[in-house]
Parts: sequence; structure tokens; C-alpha cells
Amino acid sequence: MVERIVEEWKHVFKLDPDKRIGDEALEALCLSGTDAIMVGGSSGVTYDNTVDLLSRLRRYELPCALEVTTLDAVVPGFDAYLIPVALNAGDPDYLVGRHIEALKRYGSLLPKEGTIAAEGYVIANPDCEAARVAGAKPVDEADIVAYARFADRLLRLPIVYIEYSGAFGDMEAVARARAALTNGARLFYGGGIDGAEKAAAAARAADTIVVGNIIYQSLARALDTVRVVQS
Ligand SMILES: CC(C)=CCC/C(C)=C/CC/C(C)=C/CC/C(C)=C/CC/C(C)=C/CC/C(C)=C/CC/C(C)=C/COP(=O)(O)OP(=O)(O)O
Ligand SMILES: O=P(O)(O)OC[C@@H](O)CO
Ligand SMILES: [Mg+2]
Repeated sequence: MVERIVEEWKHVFKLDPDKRIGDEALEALCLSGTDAIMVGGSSGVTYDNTVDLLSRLRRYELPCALEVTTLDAVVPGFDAYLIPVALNAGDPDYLVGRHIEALKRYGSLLPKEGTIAAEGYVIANPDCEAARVAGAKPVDEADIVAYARFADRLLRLPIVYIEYSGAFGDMEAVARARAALTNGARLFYGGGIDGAEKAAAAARAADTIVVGNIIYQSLARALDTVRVVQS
């Protein structure tokens, strides 16, 4: 079950196949003590840049999950496939439409049971790229908690992902959303974690913290986010 794969994850680095990362930096990330690598991005992700990144990651023993955002880049060989379902999408295609098109075309190729699962995304930063792509409806704390409960209790998704990509979010809302998950969903938080302090605050509120953009701005600060979570 994907639940089993992600249940130990407290810290994850998210690598964007559309962004360059050198071998030394990649090694430092993979040996940092992080629990897993997620591969994904909201634009510029191709089959070739995803294969290239996966083959470099496979030198290390870390679990690797592909977050599928385009059908052009569904690459075999990942340990898990995570499918975003944008719960507060204004464009219904990102709630369910694209997924149905994907399954109509490639449903028979789905990877084996237990390695693919939907993530209930709540896109809470209206200025991020994912919000633009999905036409995300604005959310306040009560909305975030209600979406989280909906994903956990009614849809029974294994992951609720509060996405503030590019900005540090409201940790009160994240903590309240996590407290509302009584059916086993894991609360992922990502957005604006750019060093130890924010990593620690996010780790107090969420089950799993996801660190992305800072990797490409300051490797040292990215690595600092692991130590506080794993120590
Ligand atoms: C053998 C094998 C593996 C077979 C697989 C078979 C198969 C085809 C499986 C796919 C099944 C399926 C249902 C796929 C759905 C595909 C799809 C197009 C879903 C839509 C996803 C979606 C809702 C996208 C909206 C945007 C979003 C929520 C993105 C979230 C993730 C993300 C990467 C955010 C950050 O992006 P970033 O680029 O870093 O942005 P910033 O600029 O803010 O930093
Ligand atoms: O890039 P940042 O802001 O760290 O966010 C991480 C992740 O949630 C993006 O999908
Ligand atoms: Mg990013």
C-alpha cells in the first residue's frame, strides 16, 4: 500500500526535472538523511528530463516517488506514483477531468496495486503556479480543515497535501487540518520551507514536510531542513 510506503516519511525533498542539479548537490541531498525524493513540477516536465533524473537518483537507496502532473512524463521504475487531485480547483479538469482522460488512454498500464495513490491537494497559496494551472479557489483555515476532512473521511485518500508552494503557510491551519484526520490520511505540507526554523515549525504541524525550491537557491539551507526534523 502507498500508505506503507509514505508512513515513515517525515521529510521529503521534491526535485523538479525541469531544473538543473549537479551530481554533488544530488549526492548531498540523497545522503542527507531525508526519507524520500519526490519528483515533480507544474511545468516543463518531460519524459526525457524525468528519466534522466530518475536514473541519477537510482545510484542511491532512497525511495523515489513520481508526482504525475502530465501524461507526457509517466516514467516506469519509480517506487510510487502519486496523483494530485486538486480539491479546490476552479477548473474541474484538475479535480477529476485529466485523471479520467489519463485512465481512458492508459488505464490498463497502471502500476501494480499498492504503488499508486491519489493525493488530496489543497492549494492554499493563490499566487503559486499550481494555483494558476488549476484555477484554485481561495481557501481560509475553515476551508482547509474541511477539505482535509473530506479527503480523509469521505474519499479515504492516504495523503492530504496542503500546498503553499513558494510561500510559508499558516501553520495553525495545517495543525488543525492534521488534527482533523482521523481515518489514517497522512498530512503533507509543502511551501516556503527555506531553512531549519521553518522546517521545525512545519514539522510540528504536519506529518511530512516537503522541501522544494530552496534546493535550487541554497543547498546548505536545504540540507539544514533535514537535521531539525530527523534529530
Ligand atoms: C508503468 C506506469 C508507471 C504506468 C502509469 C500509468 C498512468 C498513465 C498513470 C497515471 C494515472 C493518472 C490518473 C494520472 C493523472 C495525470 C494528471 C495530468 C493529473 C493532473 C494533476 C494536477 C491536478 C495538476 C495541477 C497542478 C498541481 C496540483 C500540481 C501539484 C504538484 C506540484 C509539482 C507543484 C509545484 O510545482 P512547481 O513547478 O515547483 O511550482 P512553483 O513554481 O510554485 O515552484
Ligand atoms: O518549493 P517549495 O516552496 O519548497 O514547496 C514545496 C512543494 O510543496 C512544491 O510542490
Ligand atoms: Mg517549485
